Amino acid sequence: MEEERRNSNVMSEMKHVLMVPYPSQGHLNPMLQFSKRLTTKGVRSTMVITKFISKSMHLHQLSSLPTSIQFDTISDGYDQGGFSHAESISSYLSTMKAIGSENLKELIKKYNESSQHPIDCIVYDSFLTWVLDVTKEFGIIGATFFTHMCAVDFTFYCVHNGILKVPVSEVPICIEGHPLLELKDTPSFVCNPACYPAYFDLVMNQFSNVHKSDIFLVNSFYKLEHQVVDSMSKLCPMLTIGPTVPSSYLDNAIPNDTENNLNLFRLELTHSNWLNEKAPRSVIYVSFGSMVSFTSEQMEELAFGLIATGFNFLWVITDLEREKLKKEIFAEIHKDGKGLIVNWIPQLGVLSSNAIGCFLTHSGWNSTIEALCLGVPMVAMPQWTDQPMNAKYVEDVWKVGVRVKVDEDNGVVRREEIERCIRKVMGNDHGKELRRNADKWRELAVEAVSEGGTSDNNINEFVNLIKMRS
Ligand SMILES: O=c1ccn([C@@H]2O[C@H](COP(=O)(O)OP(=O)(O)O[C@H]3O[C@H](CO)[C@@H](O)[C@H](O)[C@H]3O)[C@@H](O)[C@H]2O)c(=O)[nH]1
Repeated sequence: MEEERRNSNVMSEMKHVLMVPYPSQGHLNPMLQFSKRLTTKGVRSTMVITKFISKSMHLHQLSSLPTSIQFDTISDGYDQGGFSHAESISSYLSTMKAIGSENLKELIKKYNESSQHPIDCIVYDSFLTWVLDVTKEFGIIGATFFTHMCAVDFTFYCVHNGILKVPVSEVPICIEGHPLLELKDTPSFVCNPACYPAYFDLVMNQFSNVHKSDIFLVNSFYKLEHQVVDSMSKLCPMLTIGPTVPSSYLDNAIPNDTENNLNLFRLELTHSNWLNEKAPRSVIYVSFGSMVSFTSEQMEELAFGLIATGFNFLWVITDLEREKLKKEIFAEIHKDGKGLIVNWIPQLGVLSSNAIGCFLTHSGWNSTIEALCLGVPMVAMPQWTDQPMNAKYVEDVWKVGVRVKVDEDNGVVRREEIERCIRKVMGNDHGKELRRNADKWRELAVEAVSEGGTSDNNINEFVNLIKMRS
């Protein structure tokens, strides 16, 4: 009885942070992982997700989530279909801003009026600038959470502030803290702003009200990109708090924390036996995240490129994308048991298997940092947004992978090129060096989040600020 009372006092004394992620897979995962990290510092978190996300998500290993993490919902105006029911990304974002702001205010009032868990701080995804405006209306501490790596954030920051003019007229591009960049190394919105005007506005808008923010958190770790973190910090002081990867693969600070728990796709767990039977470093893991959509031609080139390597491969193709592969190609993939196609799998578990020798990826930031943390070398096949810059760092800065070359005539990556890059990574010449480097980054990632590491110290600084100012 006495112990129960003490525990409930401790819970009510805990600082309470609302986490407001952008509603997509690649943004939900790191924020939930960051919430888990905060629990180790005695902070309670509520993840504020949209009603549609809440209805459509598939939860995985939810019992492993610390009890001090809760979920609550707000409407984005599209409760039945989310973003896919909106006319355009611009109309989705403006509706979300209008309806989300009102709903968020109600939510804050609900918590503040209950004596138990008033809100001490709001961490919001940098894409959702309206959350910061609401936060400040209530006089609450606001922390901006940058989901991309710092190099990408700084590039957008430079464009937003006129330090880098777009369209870029001169190459190589020279930005403090970065290596020299060709156009193909910049985020797609920088290299071709006219191509995705709504997304260009979204990433530029991130900085429109940052002067109101109390703290800037970035989903990366210091040694991974210290030059660019230092450069950006002269203008906007960044606290690296990553990698936001389940702690079982890093410092084991959170019991049973092995996976990202929220999945927006149907999980398929049929791969375990197949993978367990495979020899060490004999499997290529292939996934292009949650947003990439290829042409049928590109899918076919991928399939035949993978088959030609002769290696085993585990390929994530969501139900929606599957119809792009002809039946005969499916049959060819499964013919000798070397290929397996799945809808969506717990990616961390797969990357940590010693059967995996290489990750063929679109170079989304989460996939990239997860591979770095698990010491898996990559073949980078970037498509858009931050991915080209992530791929540049993978190949030329961290030296943990090889980037495919795109056929100049039609933008397709040919099967021979896919095969060439995979052989390079899986092989013993260049491959050995890539694996050595991958192991080095893995160790540095563990060091960053372990007690006294740069990210651990930065998280302490963040928590101390909440304690002092709330
Ligand atoms: O079968 C799968 C495939 C993926 N994942 C997870 O899904 C996430 C995918 O994230 P990411 O690699 O960043 O790709 P996207 O979902 O495509 O993310 C979008 O959002 C990111 C953050 O803005 C950007 O870096 C990407 O370029 C953009 O495509 C990762 O955590 C993976 O572990 C699974 O759990 N199972």
